Amino acid sequence: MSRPILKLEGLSKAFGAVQVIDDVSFDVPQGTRMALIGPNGAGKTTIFNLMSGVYTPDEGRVIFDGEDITGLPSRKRIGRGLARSFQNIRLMPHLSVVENIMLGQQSRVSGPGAMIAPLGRRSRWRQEAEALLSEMNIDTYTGEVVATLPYGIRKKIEVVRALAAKPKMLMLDEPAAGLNPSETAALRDFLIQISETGTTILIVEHDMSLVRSLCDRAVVLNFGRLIYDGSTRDVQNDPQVLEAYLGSRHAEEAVHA
Ligand SMILES: Nc1ncnc2c1ncn2[C@@H]1O[C@H](COP(=O)(O)OP(=O)(O)OP(=O)(O)O)[C@@H](O)[C@H]1O
Repeated sequence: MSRPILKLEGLSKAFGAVQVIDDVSFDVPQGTRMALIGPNGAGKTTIFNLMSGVYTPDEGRVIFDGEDITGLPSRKRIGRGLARSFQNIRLMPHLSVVENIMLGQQSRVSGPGAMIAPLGRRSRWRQEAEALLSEMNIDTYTGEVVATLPYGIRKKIEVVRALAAKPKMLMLDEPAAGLNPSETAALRDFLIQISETGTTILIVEHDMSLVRSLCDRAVVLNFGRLIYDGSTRDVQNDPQVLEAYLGSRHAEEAVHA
């Protein structure tokens, strides 16, 4: 197995009296596609927030690409190569597709004028954003205003915007939420295409058939604890995972999908 690009070591986080994450450790090997799953409220988004620097853990460490980034602000983590797309689309709806991609490049710019540098009309940033859209085969939409596009296309653009930061690892929070089956299949193929360029992918996703067709390995959380770390082929037969899902609205999917 390749070396881990990300290591979570004994992460814990409480909100008030509630222990939301409890001593969670796992590795993400470089170049893999891995899933982080679990019932509603298990702590998946909180783990993403700890990884991306939205929250600081009470205990434990986040090691990315050999460096301890536990105390590093979010923006600097993106600069190190750890990028994230969010559960709900956060594109700028009134801007064009290419302008949204250029906003994703900002983490690579520093100094005076950093916020607007990429938005110059003929800048090398624009050329690079256009090239990225072309590489990802969605350049038909380059000049379109985001608000006018179908939901499935906007989800792809959200992923491409995260890629504009040139990440080593991409964290995706429920990228298939709200997509129909053909849009989901297109997104899966798109994510495989991205990972084949060498980008590591960690995905939070409730759609178990997408998880199994995209990822080899899954880690499962329940009540903030890690209860499974292994193959996606065997996950639905694991007794602890079955117990965690029983009674939840995802039990059917987990067992039969
Ligand atoms: N900022 C916060 N303050 C207090 N409680 C929080 C906070 N963020 C999350 N929680 C609680 O932590 C628990 C885990 O939430 P989290 O959103 O990480 O779960 P999840 O696995 O992502 O759930 P879902 O699948 O529903 O998105 C929940 O009980 C939630 O209410």
